[in-house]
Amino acid sequence: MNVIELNNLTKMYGKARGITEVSFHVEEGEIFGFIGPNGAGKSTTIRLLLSLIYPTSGSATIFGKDVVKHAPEIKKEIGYLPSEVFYYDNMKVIDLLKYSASFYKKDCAKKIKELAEMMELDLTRKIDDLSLGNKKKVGIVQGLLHEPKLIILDEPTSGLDPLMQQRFFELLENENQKGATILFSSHILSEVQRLCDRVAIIKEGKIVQVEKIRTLKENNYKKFKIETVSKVPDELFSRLPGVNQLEVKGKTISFIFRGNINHIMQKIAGIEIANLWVEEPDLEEIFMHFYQREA
Ligand SMILES: Nc1ncnc2c1ncn2[C@@H]1O[C@H](COP(=O)(O)OP(=O)(O)OP(=O)(O)O)[C@@H](O)[C@H]1O
Repeated sequence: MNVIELNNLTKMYGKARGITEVSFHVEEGEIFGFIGPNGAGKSTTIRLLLSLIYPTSGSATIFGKDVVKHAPEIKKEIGYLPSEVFYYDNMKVIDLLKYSASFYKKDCAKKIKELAEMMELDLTRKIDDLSLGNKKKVGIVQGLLHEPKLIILDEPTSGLDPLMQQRFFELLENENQKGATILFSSHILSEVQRLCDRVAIIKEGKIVQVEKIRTLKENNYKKFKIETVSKVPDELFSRLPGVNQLEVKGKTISFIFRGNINHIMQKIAGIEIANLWVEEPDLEEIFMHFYQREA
């Protein structure tokens, strides 16, 4: 079953582009990454899904229900962590969380305690006295305390130190194993790579690609670094189809390749090499390829 489905979802802010004809789906039990640079349209897409803003055209469903028509009932099953959190600073953390929990028809006390312990959040402190990272933790507990079936995270790790990021990912993996579906928006590729099953790449309001992380990483691309004994002409590899991000520095040639690897090997066989590395590129390098190709 698809937990989220977007069909040609478009949002214009007056004449300015928000997102254009965005379509993708998220299956039940997936951790789905949503990546793109600042201004690409991630927050706009998420706000549309939560019915905080309304589409100009197109539609979206969550749990098979139209997000505009059924917003109140859908929202009960969603945990949302916005990119920036704002609070009434005078409250104690526990009071804010109890207040948040009061919107749901279940006892969330045990879950609040469990999440706070995992994230090392002191529930007795005043929000006013918390660091940015600790305020973020409050947002995390607030978003997850009702054990939602769908968790939507908009750039969730900003402000968390690396140890807490790690803890947070473990927490998300836990919730995912218990059955929660997760939509994770980020511009940090390494975290998407670490956590997600599939990813949609958005650029200037349009989806560039939807792909399995594994496919992106392993199947299609190879990263070559070749050290030659004597300098070879720059054109040797630049004319080969599938060669991207070619860099020639003296006798060192590096590039990302997509295609039949034998074509590269035949070229290499014709020159004298001192050393050769063939590696899996990381997502950042693959991502660069998409952006350059589409530019
Ligand atoms: N309220 C608004 N009024 C006008 N334009 C807006 C508004 N909100 C967003 N936009 C524009 O819509 C586009 C998409 O922005 P959006 O915030 O969705 O991107 P994003 O990928 O979430 O980036 P960021 O990480 O910077 O928030 C941008 O060009 C942005 O300037």
